[in-house]
Amino acid sequence: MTVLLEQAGKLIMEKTGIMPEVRIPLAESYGRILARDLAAATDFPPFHRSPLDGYAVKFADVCKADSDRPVSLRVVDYVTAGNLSQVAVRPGTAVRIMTGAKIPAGADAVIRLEDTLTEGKTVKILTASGADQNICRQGEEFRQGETILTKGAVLRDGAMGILAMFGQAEVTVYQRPRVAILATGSEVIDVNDLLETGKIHDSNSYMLAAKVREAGGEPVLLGQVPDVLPEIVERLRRPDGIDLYLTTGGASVGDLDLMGQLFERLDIQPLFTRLAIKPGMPVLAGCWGESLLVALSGNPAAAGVSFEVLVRPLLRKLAGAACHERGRARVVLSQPLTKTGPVRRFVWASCAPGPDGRLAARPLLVQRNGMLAGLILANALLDIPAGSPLLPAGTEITARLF
Ligand SMILES: Nc1nc2c(c(=O)[nH]1)N[C@H]1C(S)=C(S)[C@@H](COP(=O)(O)OP(=O)(O)OC[C@H]3O[C@@H](n4cnc5c(N)ncnc54)[C@H](O)[C@@H]3O)O[C@H]1N2
Ligand code: MOO
Repeated sequence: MTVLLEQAGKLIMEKTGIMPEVRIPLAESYGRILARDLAAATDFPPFHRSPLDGYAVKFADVCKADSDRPVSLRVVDYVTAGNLSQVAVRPGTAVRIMTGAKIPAGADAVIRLEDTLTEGKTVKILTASGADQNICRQGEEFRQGETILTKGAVLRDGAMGILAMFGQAEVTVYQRPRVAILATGSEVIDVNDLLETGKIHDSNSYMLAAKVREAGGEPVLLGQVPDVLPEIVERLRRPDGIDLYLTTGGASVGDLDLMGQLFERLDIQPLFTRLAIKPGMPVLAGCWGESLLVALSGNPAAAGVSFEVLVRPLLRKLAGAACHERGRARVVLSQPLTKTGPVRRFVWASCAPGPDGRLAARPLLVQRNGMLAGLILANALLDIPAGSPLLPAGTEITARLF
């Protein structure tokens, strides 16, 4: 049965759970998905500290200083970052301080070095303007107990830095879903095998493995099998611990398009058998035990599009990500688009800021459905609504950006 993309998404999302948690070293957590909220264990900064190299002073002592009438203070200590001043700042005194050091007791302002003249044990303050602002207050960035990261966040530079800031040497993330990828088709051979006439190398497995990795999964390549049902079944049954099965090929109406029979043989009730999109129309999906099995088209570009719009959101959910979808933006066609029609269509495109500052999309129309070439330059997927007429340059449309 043919379903709209939204219906298909809903049907498979309903069948998708979230992976169990695992604790891993922070250093290995790039790209992983946080499984627990993180609350600040302490204030940050954990103490009042100096943002400048200069002198810690009492503001009342120096507030009237200017270069004609500098204020002289006795320098009573010297404090570097990581060390503490042994002496409190009292009226008439100053402590020389370096960036990052704790503000000494008694001080409520820092004069930057450029606004001072040091003469032995005395410092002359030439101006105090803004000096009371020259303190990074304890807790000004984060308050103890405040929620800083929420589960489902993807760990990248900022989040990893913040986890380290709070001393989290290990982090609780979701296990990566293991995604089996099987290429079916008697014409497809492994990348290591020598090409013979009539055969092609399996590109789908590698393209999909890259997409799985990008989406937060761990690809498990099951290789290639000919269009022979028992061989397909045997290969799919080989690995343990698979959270999602993907196949390519044999999903259409040809004599050797075996995916319908595969579903029957494995006793899988299909949730749907075709999507109302182009390319990427042939897609069967159903539950195989605890996991989902999604049979994608053999056409590389069709498999790529179905993955992007259907499988990727489900994989993001399975992986525990809070956000399942790509970012979307309205973009302007920089060339006319003739590939329109009664069915919703997705077109790879290259987007860059145009002369008017808006994002201009250049459709990569080298593609027939089987062609991967468009993917090389693509950084967006244009979403052309069903029933669109020919779209002239300048038309605004929605794009998924990546
Ligand atoms: N009579 C009809 N024929 C076709 C229809 C149709 O509606 N009626 N739909 C066409 C469309 S659209 C598509 S898309 C394809 C889908 O067919 P399958 O999903 O069954 O895929 P295959 O036939 O197995 O392969 C299609 C194409 O892709 C090549 N291929 C397959 N696997 C790989 C791989 N791992 N790496 C690289 N290339 C691969 C394969 O050799 C074929 O050329 O059906 C149309 N036909
Ligand atoms: O349905 Mo095919 O997937 O248009 O390319």
